[in-house]
Parts: sequence; structure tokens; C-alpha cells
Amino acid sequence: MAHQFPALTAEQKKELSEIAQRIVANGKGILAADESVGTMGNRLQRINVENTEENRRQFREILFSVDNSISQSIGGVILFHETLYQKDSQGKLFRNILKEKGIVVGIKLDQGTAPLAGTNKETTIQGLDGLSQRCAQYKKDGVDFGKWRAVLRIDKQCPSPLAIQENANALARYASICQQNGLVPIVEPEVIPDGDHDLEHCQYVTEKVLATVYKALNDHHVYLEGTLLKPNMVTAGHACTKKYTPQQVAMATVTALHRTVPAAVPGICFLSGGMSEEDATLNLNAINLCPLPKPWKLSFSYGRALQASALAAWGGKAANKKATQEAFVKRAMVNCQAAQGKYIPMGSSSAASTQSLFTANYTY
Ligand SMILES: O=P(O)(O)OC[C@@]1(O)O[C@H](CO)[C@@H](O)[C@@H]1O
Repeated sequence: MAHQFPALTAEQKKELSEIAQRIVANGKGILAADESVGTMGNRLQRINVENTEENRRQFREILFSVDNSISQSIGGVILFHETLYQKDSQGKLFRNILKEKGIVVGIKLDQGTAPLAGTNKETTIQGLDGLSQRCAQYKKDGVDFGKWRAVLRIDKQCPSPLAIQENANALARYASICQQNGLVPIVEPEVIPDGDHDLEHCQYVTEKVLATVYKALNDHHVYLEGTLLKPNMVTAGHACTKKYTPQQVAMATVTALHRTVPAAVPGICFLSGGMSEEDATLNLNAINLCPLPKPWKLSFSYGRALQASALAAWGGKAANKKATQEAFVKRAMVNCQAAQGKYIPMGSSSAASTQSLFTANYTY
């Protein structure tokens, strides 16, 4: 029997699935430029630049004003609220600059972590109150997708069944509210890489988390064809002494996804989670070459791994605009190749691109 109380009309579903497919078409991925003011402050501190609104605006203007060919590798950009309403130096809204390049505009919707009392320092994510009104306004302002990041940690008794269930439910509730307002929800349950656990343990936890997330999405009547998943790759903990090849990471990652993510999901866009730029690209390429069934597009939604060498090249100086743009375009291009399993590393990599971008306890 068909559902008696359909959540979405056929037109709403069509719009959502078309947006989701556009974002990940032909090896395209997402630039996650949605760092909150505090997170951007950490990034700017690394290059000795003060965390002012004007400095954040200037860096983003440099990224968004690259030439139109960027739309061959970037299908969507996630913005933070402040950036959505910022303009370039000619007075043009960033969101219009992106849209004119054919790039879909997204927005960070979660509002940070809150402690789950009685657990080993686990958290849930805030932002559900008033979310529908925020989504409706963002849709009017040209936004077509949202992002909500839940954080799960591997440790003694972690992630607990409570943390997994609570975060999955919040993600599903967020996804349902997004879809009601015409936004494609990016569902991001990140198992962070802190700890000394091995690859197998991360795979086990990632499978438990994803299985719970997809049960919750189904319970909330979320239309999977109009969603994108943003998971961690399955990797060993940052402090694990055993090292794994990109092929091992790829096999563990695709196995976990294959066991838990329905084929109806059009795209899986990985976060970079503190990997170096080059590792994030090599792992994505290996994932796309992994000889297991892969019914979804497997692409990227990188923050640090798309911006680290650009930030280093910029150093807060307008005179470095060209070098900054070249660094960003290069990472976007190689990740687009990797999203099609076509990346061939050439020559030696720059120091910035091989540097670990790990931040301990990266909760927000
Ligand atoms: O792990 P990465 O690729 O650097 O960033 C992934 C990400 O979800 O985490 C950040 C913090 O919320 C966001 O800026 C970004 O979208």
C-alpha cells in the first residue's frame, strides 16, 4: 500500500533529486567553505592572519572569483551564514557569483555541539529549533542545499548507542525539514579520526553509525534520491602506529558503504577529516578504483583538503591572489579526476599539500 501521508509531492521530489545530481555530475564535488567564525580563526592563525570579517571575506573572494572553468570540478559550495550575505569588492553578492558559474549554493545549518550528559564526553548537535524558518529564508535567498555535521568519537565506550541514536535522529529530523523547504540535505555523520584504533575498528564503527542513520532517515520519510551523504573515509585513528595504503582504506570504506548505504542515494561526498591534501586525493582515487559494486557517485566535500595550500599561498596578502587561485584550482581539478578514478600523481607534491591537517578533538 502506498504511503497514506506522503511527505513530498512528485514536483518536490523531482526538484530535490535534480539538485543532488547536479552537484555530483561528471566527477564534480563540493568546496566546504562553511567554516564557522571560530574554525576560520584557527585556519587564519596558522598563517598569522587576524580573524576579522574583512580577512575572511577577502580570502573567500579570491576563491570564488576564479575563472568559470572551476564549474567543471566544483558542483556546489557550502557557505557559512556570514558568507552568504557578503559581497566581492565590486559589490556583487558571493552567492550570485557562484550561481553565475553554474555552482549550487549550500549553507551550514547545524549550530554546534552540546554535551550528552552521562556519556564519555559525547555530544549531540543543536539547531533544530527554528530550522524550518531558517531553511525557508535561505531558499528565498538562493540556497539549494544544506549541511549538518554530527560528530562521533571512537574511545572507551564510544560511540555509545545513545550518541549514535541521538545523532542519527537529529540528522534525520534535519533532513526532513530541509526537504520540506526545497533544500537537499547533506547528511554528515563524521566519525572523527582521533584515537589509536586500527582500520578494522573504524570500519566496524562507521558501519554501525551509517546503518543507524539510514534507519532514522527511513523512519522520518526522507526521500533518499534527494539527499547526499558526507561521511568520513574509513581510516585508522590518527595515533595508530600501523599505516595503511590507499587501497586498504578504499576497500574498508567501500565495504562499509556497500553494507549500509542504499543505492537510491545519488552521491557520497567524503569529508577530508585532517588528511593531507594529497592523501585525500589519493584515497578518493583508490575508492573509485575499488573493485566492489559502487552504485553511487563517490566524490568529495573537502574543507581543509581543498583550501590548505591556497591559504598558505595567500598568507593574507592581496598580491598573492594569482598563486592562491592556482593552488585552489589545482586541488579542485585533481579531486575531480580522483572522483572518476583518473588521478595520476605527477612529479613531486608541494610541501603544503602533503602536510597533515589533523586538529585534535575537532568537534566544531
Ligand atoms: O574535514 P574537512 O574536509 O576539513 O571539513 C569537513 C567539514 O564538514 O568540517 C568543517 C567543520 O564543520 C566544515 O567546515 C566542513 O564542511
